[in-house]
Amino acid sequence: MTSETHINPWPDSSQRRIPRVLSIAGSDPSGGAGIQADLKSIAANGGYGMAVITALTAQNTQGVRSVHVPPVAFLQEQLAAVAEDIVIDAVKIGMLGDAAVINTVARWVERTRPAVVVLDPVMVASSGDRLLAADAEQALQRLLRHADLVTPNLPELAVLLGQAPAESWEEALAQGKRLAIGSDIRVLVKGGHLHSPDCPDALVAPDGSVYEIIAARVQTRNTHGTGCSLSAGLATVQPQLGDWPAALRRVKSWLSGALEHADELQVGSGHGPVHHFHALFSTRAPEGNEFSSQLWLDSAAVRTAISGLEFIQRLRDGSLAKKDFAYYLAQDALYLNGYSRVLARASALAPTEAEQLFWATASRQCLEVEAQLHRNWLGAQASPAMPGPVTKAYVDHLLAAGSGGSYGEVVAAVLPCYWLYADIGAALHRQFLIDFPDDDGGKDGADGGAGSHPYSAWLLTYADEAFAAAAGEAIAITDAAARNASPADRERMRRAFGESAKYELAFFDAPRLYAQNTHPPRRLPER
Ligand SMILES: Nc1ncnc2c1ncn2[C@@H]1O[C@H](COP(=O)(O)OP(=O)(O)OP(=O)(O)O)[C@@H](O)[C@H]1O
Ligand SMILES: Cc1ncc(COP(=O)(O)O)c(N)n1
Repeated sequence: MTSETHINPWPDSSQRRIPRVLSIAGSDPSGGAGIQADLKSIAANGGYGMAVITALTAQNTQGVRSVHVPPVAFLQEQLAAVAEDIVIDAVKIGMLGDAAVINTVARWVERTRPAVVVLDPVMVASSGDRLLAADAEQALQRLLRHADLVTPNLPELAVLLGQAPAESWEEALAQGKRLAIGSDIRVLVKGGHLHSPDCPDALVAPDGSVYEIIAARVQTRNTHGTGCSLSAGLATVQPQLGDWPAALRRVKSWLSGALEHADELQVGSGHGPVHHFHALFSTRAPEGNEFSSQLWLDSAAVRTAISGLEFIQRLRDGSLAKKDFAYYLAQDALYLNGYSRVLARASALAPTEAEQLFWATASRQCLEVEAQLHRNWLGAQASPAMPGPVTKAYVDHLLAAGSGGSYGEVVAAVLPCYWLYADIGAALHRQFLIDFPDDDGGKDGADGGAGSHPYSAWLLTYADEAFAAAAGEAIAITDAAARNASPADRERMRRAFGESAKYELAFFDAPRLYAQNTHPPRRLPER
């Protein structure tokens, strides 16, 4: 099998969850730059990292003592060994050392044509030591045209253009455009070397268009390997998102965090490394309700989207089609059945008897509400309703959390159904009382008869104080679980909550997409 067989394995539009990323770069034994930084950056950004070593350096945080470039025949062997066995989703190229190495890598890239190539044209270390032979700068031009993205710092940008280094961001952008248009490549202009209060970066496309992003400059001397880490991170995130600006936003925000936590590492007495795994090691557990506050902030966009849904707007003003409401109720009953099982699982995992009882009661109440839905309306259906695609996916997600997840994950996964539902319910109820002050709902609204609002009885159920109290308790339990969870488990809790929140949104929107003409509800159920 040739190496070519393994490259570019999927169409441009598809995205890769765990991209396999190859760094072709030099070794920094102090661990802050080169392949060591690349592997950490790739892992921290969700990829699987591999490394083909172009050169060995003897360096630390104070500077580079010497450089050893192994024979290129051995470089070729490394490249072949990896490519002939492993699908490579993206390549990051860093330190190359000399012209022979550049030409070897260029030939390999020309032959194998990896799907994503990020070239960090490393020439001089931040310590001022040369990492590329002076006579090799010309050879780099050959590699440029094979790169999807080139990430020079300001001195490197100047060398690639044969000009003096830019001294302002405007000059840097002008140089970036010159390189991008002149060489028909995408260039990332980096502002790390500017003497400015912030650190702007800009993606310049081959047509000269610019996408700029600005981050605050972190006050730290520990910036060793930022360029390596940024380029390896971009090579990792681009296959996941398929979009350069989005990849830059994600990686730049991660890098800012890595710089902010760099001083915690206490590595060396010179320019130390950045903290690639700051998110994993941020060990301080939340003390009060910080975790749920964060979840609430995280879900702001979803909550706004729910309030803006046609289903919610029409439920509010009473213009919702009966078939949509009927679909919603039928799916709610099916959902509650699955939800009840997951609540029972939370009860089984609960660390205290009080929490065990809370979830067990909730699980039982779910079945009672489901039975009410059947009694009041679903019994009139000729055939049993099938779960729609959203109901199925949402319940599957909850069951998956219930079967493999920790207690924290389970409670975080079930929380949006309490919290987001109570939130939207309270808002609808408030608005209903303002818009329809005379509607008593229970008597005349249920069958769309005499009342001015056909769903008044349903909207009045949103005032249920017991449900609001249960939501409050579920939030407190989630905070307690987060306090006892590891950082990695907390991250999984956040993800589980976020997924469920998105399903809440999809659930309210599902009637618009999937409701068929079915019998209208016989009378309105209570939740
Ligand atoms: N102190 C800082 N605070 C915030 N961001 C920074 C800081 N220093 C560098 N950066 C960012 O780090 C990335 C690398 O920038 P830089 O221009 O320093 O490249 P580089 O010289 O190739 O990196 P290095 O040689 O340090 O590995 C850019 O996104 C830049 O904006
Ligand atoms: C092996 C290797 N590759 C790249 C760099 C550049 O990183 P920095 O500019 O932060 O020194 C380095 N110092 N060593």
